[in-house]
Amino acid sequence: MTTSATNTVLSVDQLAMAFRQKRVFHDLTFDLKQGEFLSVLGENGVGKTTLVQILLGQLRPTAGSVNYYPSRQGVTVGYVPQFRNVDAEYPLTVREFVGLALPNRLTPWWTAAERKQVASTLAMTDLTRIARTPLGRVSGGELQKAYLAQALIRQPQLLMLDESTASLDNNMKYELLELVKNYQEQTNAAVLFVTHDLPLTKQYSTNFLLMQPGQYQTGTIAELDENVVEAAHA
Ligand SMILES: Nc1ncnc2c1ncn2[C@@H]1O[C@H](COP(=O)(O)OP(=O)(O)OP(=O)(O)O)[C@@H](O)[C@H]1O
Repeated sequence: MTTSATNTVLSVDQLAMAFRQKRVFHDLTFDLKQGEFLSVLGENGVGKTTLVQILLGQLRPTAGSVNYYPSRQGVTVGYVPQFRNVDAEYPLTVREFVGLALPNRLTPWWTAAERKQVASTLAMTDLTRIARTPLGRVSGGELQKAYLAQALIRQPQLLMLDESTASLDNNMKYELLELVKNYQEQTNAAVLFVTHDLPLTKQYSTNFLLMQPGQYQTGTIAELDENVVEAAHA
């Protein structure tokens, strides 16, 4: 596929994936542009995480292509994983954890510019107050904000969140997505959000990709048929 639009960040063309004989999806085609917020919906096991892994280059698709514009190296990608617990004895503070995504990784080697970058990212994600708290001692919502901060510190043009809000309480989900929205408004980044949460999708997305066994639908959020999504998630 040729993509002439200059603001396209990512285009996926006739993508297919199978594990041995098990076909997960096929013929998947969509674009993601700057400033778009794409929610990826679909029932358990339909292939959402597999898609994210392919986009991140962690898995090789069976067929089709993934193109970044202007190039894979030219697009900084931030990734926020599914919620996972961190051991209470985890050795790093919130601030140190967030800085792991910097080129110099560890505190003693941070440059003055990197220190500033850490401070401003902590401020942007509302973590300054607990910057020096060990990561193993923070709440679930704060932990997920720390993962978001780690993804944002390199100022990605594309931010991917894989069910990152799934185990948060309702207030915390909205708080996290408000931070994403603020970042997006400041930078015009593209966002790809894997979720089962229809109210969140409707509030924050511009576009959707609904994956169903053997088929998929895409469109603007106004075109999303809630009944179809609810049936797919039932
Ligand atoms: N490494 C693998 N080897 C074999 N099968 C796999 C592998 N990874 C995923 N699968 C299978 O591929 C299918 C898609 O899995 P995937 O995790 O992408 O679904 P999902 O839509 O993200 O599901 P959920 O909403 O439950 O997270 C599932 O049937 C899964 O068992």
